[in-house]
Amino acid sequence: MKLLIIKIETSHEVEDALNIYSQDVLHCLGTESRKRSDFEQAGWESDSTIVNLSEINDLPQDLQFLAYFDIEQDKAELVEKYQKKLAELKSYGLQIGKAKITTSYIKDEDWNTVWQKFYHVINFSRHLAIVPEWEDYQPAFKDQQLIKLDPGLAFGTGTHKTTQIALMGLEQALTEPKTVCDVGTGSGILAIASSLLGASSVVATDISDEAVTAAKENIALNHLANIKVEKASLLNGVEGKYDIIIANILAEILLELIPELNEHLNAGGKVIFSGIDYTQLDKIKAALTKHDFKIDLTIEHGRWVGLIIERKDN
Ligand SMILES: C[S@@+](CC[C@H](N)C(=O)[O-])C[C@H]1O[C@@H](n2cnc3c(N)ncnc32)[C@H](O)[C@@H]1O
Repeated sequence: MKLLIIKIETSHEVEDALNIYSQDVLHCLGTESRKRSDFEQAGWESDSTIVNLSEINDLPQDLQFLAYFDIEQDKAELVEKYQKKLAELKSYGLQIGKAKITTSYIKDEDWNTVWQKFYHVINFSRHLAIVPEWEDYQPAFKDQQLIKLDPGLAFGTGTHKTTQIALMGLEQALTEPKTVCDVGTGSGILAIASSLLGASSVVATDISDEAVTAAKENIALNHLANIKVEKASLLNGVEGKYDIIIANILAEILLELIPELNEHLNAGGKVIFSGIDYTQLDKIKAALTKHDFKIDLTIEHGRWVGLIIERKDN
């Protein structure tokens, strides 16, 4: 099988926005960013490496953003959607560089190889490391927990800032063995982290079949028996109440989730949000206030914001 590649010559300022747009809205199979700064910095990170930029094939001017799609997708329509998205990002005052879009094809076996070359261990925190299935890793601390992952086609490798914000929120909120509901689980990374950090039980939901499959496979890879995966849109049809509800999804979707929270949150419970672009924060704050929630803690990472939330009367 072949994959369609959309390649955009653009600016690093729009990298996160294009990533989320490609994954969450266009449901691409994967993304890749080639940044000029990464090639330039490779020489500084290790003194024995001399990087001759003139020898690098197809060196990006700033950012080359690549999104991979099923070959069946309408190429012209996708290009048009990206053109519109870039125009929208420009209207927010972001640099979009040349904004040149080209398309090509690649065999998906090649994609797997490329993916495995670039995805490595993330020594995330005192308590957590994210380890690709094909890599070996010796924990930095004896009790550091390892999240083994083959994210496949689902979002949630641990490399994205929004996932990292969510993990930070989880480490902060999971102070005793609590029940957790992970909404929009993707690869299952937050559900797995919850279980490894000591959650008593976890329910993970996602609207996408690929994510449900990937999450189940990753849970099995980590030999965790206390996580249940359900296909659901947000909390629709999900039974029970939870001590922690965590969701790393775009702000527009979090706005739909806020009215559903109260019914599924135990007394004294906490909600962790990530995936909020800072330009959307005011809308989220207003919706939380309207539904009698307050913000306990705000975590910022680049343009992304995460929140730990509780009921006003906690
Ligand atoms: C940004 S990814 C987050 C994945 C993972 N939880 C993480 O933190 O890396 C968002 C996930 O939410 C899922 N999603 C989007 N809309 C949804 C909805 N209405 N209900 C449930 N899941 C949804 C997507 O399929 C995707 O897997």
